[in-house]
Amino acid sequence: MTTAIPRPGPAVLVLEDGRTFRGRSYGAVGQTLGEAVFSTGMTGYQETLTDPSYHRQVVVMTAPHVGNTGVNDEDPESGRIWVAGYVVRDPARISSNWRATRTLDAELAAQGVVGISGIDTRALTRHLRERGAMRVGIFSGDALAGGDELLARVQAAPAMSGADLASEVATTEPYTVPAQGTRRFTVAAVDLGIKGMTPYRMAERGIEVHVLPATTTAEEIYALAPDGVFFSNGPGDPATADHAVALMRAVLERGTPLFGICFGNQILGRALGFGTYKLKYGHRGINQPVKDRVTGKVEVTAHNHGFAVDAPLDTVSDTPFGRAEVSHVCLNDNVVEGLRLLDRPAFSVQYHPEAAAGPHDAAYLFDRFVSLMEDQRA
Ligand SMILES: NC(=O)CC[C@H](N)C(=O)O
Repeated sequence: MTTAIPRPGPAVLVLEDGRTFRGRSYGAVGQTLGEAVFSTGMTGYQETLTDPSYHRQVVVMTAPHVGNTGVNDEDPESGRIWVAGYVVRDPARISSNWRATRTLDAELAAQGVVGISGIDTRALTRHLRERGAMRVGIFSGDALAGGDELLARVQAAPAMSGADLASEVATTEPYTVPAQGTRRFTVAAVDLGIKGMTPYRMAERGIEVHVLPATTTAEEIYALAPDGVFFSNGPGDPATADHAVALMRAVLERGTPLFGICFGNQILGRALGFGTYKLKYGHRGINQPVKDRVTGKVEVTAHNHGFAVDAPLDTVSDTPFGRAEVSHVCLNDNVVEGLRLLDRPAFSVQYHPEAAAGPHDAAYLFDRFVSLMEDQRA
């Protein structure tokens, strides 16, 4: 597919500390506000854009050239784009891929996502790395007329710390993803912003997945007589997720096999009595090295998190649910990337073993979940 993109009008990106970048409009024209974060993924922009965990975040791509393969109907991780805004250095002027049905620019515009291109994304990324993730606004078209008032608009936007967002992105109705082949297990998956690939990774292992709203109760979970319970990824500050923490404690109490991903890992941390904190600029990309301390193996993994669990790295902790330890760490900065209980069948990781977009090094974690359910049955 080849579509020429006409030269777009001016746009400006304003950070909450006053730093400003001038570029061209990309996607929808107008105004957007959010938290500025950067992703180092060289590929997989469709998966990034549609990951519900990016709700309220303006994503800066460090890869300089974005949009080459256009947009297809197979790669989205949910039914819409969730990023609040999109920042690229050099958008592809044509898209070319056998699966593409439209350009990225047109898709952003159709979904009302305001973006900016043609700015120095290296300078912006270094600024965020040095000063930390912060609020940002992108303005184009009529919104540019705001002049000096634009900075005040950015500074008045809600911060990510203290944001309770899971219920804004999660399903409101339960739905089922059938097992592929023979059904071996039933899992209740609490949707805090689940990515589409996650139930699929379970379904291909013979699991029937019942995806439940974030507001679900323990009674609703156990009405399904599940072999395991899963807690998904999701947007916002884990310190606000009190309902999910209470729900997870009910599951731990009963000793049902439990697996959590990303937000789910932070919920497990809190359920065990650990704190969570905001990282300076977070981990986002598909090239983060993580060590599995159980096997000693290093895996290259997909990340998207701005918060982390505060748990001791080198001691086994006594928790209300028995002994717990940090099972995975990020080799870039020693951030906690996984937790496991030693006396109950429960574990979680801070990163994305469903690997959309790639790499697939961490797929073994879904097999670990299956093993826990097998052991429980034996
Ligand atoms: N992908 C996720 O689940 C992100 C979890 C949480 N919102 C964070 O930013 O750390």
